[in-house]
Amino acid sequence: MEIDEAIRESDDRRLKTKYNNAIYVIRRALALYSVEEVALSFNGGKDSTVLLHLLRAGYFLHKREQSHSNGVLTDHEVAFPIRTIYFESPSAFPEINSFTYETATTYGLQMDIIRLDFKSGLEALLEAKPIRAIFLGVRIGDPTAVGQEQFSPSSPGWPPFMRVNPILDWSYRDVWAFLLACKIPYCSLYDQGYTSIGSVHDTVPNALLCVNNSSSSKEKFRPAYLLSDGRLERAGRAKKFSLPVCRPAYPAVSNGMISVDSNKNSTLTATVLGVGDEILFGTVEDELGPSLCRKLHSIGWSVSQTAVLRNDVDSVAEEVERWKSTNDVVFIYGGVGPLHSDVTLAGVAKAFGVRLAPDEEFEEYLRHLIGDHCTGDRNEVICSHGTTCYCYFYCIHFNARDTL
Ligand SMILES: Cc1cc2nc3c(=O)[nH]c(=O)nc-3n(C[C@H](O)[C@H](O)[C@H](O)COP(=O)(O)O)c2cc1C
Ligand SMILES: Nc1ncnc2c1ncn2[C@@H]1O[C@H](COP(=O)(O)OP(=O)(O)OP(=O)(O)O)[C@@H](O)[C@H]1O
Repeated sequence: MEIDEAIRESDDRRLKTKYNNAIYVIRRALALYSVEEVALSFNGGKDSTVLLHLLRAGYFLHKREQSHSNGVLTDHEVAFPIRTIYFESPSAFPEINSFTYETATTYGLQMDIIRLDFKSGLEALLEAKPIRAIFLGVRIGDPTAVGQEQFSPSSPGWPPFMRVNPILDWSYRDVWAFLLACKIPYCSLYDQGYTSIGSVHDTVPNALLCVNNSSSSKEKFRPAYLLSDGRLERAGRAKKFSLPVCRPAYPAVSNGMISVDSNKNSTLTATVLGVGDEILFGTVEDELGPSLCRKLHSIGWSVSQTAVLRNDVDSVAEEVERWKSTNDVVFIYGGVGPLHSDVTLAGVAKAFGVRLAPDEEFEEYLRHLIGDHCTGDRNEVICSHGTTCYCYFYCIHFNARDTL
């Protein structure tokens, strides 16, 4: 099986681990459900392309084990029988549609094209077919991944099925490492600078991949796999802001970058929160809060609220919850160290209803940057991908004598 062989031949240890874990999840699902009871949700995007090939490999290994043939099965003997579903939307990119159809032909996929919204389409599908589990290419960091595990029952109000997410813990870089190591064909838009693809109405190439070319009026973009910071993969997707009605028109999104039109009276408002008993009790002077306020005022922002909070998860959660929907940005500082009393991350996570998870890729980058100076505490990231905001927190701990 070409995928399994390519991974075995690769010397990327991280990729091997991610692959093995994903294959384990797939094989568990195939042991729990019959082939008729599972489906692959495929939309021609990079994540579902990874998933398709993992599923092909997982199914091959599952079949080989069942037939006790110890590797003598060939790819041709193992057709891929898993039902594939594609929700085709009128606003999908033509390149996505053609890639999806071509892939179905190449790998002999039995593809059901569904032209309904997700929920109604799944209701109709489950009425007609005995589907009990659906494989998805959802990854931590996707807005829809919040609260999901590798096996997550569908949400209340949705038809009942198990969502199986074998690549939930894969990073952007893992996705590209896999596609490139296994030489897997992918949708051509990714070579034109698109890094995550929604509809034609809300997706543009990622500005971070733009190549400055003064000789041509047409912007050029580097391929998606060259995006160095995978956390910015959705920078080409328009964000859905929900702003209070009295707010001036929000700056337009173009290429994923927000530009504030200085001619419009678009003052941004911020809340500044400090966390720490030591500031509250006056044993440490708070220099950061006042200097941040001065800085914000100097660039035309309005600070609507400042407060110093106790080292208490609920106090932090309550204040963040209170200000996050009425302000453009909530700044929070203090309490991000490794001690039990450092509760800021937990408080923010609670305010957004998400859990903390380590960001392995960023940790690796910091270790590379800092090397021996790093004391070994884990960096943590909060991925809070509601419709209105993203929060990332990192903490690095240095020995007192170290400087950057
Ligand atoms: C097969 C499948 C199953 C889904 N199951 C659920 C679900 O159980 N609960 C839910 O809220 N959304 C579910 N969704 C919807 C997705 O979470 C999400 O809204 C969708 O992928 C659109 O993402 P986008 O806005 O990034 O395009 C499902 C979507 C698909 C394709
Ligand atoms: N229109 C659709 N039809 C079928 N499955 C879909 C559809 N939209 C989303 N999905 C499922 O949800 C998963 C997550 O979607 P998402 O858009 O995050 O990833 P992707 O499209 O594979 O890659 P990208 O982030 O580059 O667009 C997909 O991998 C796929 O399993």
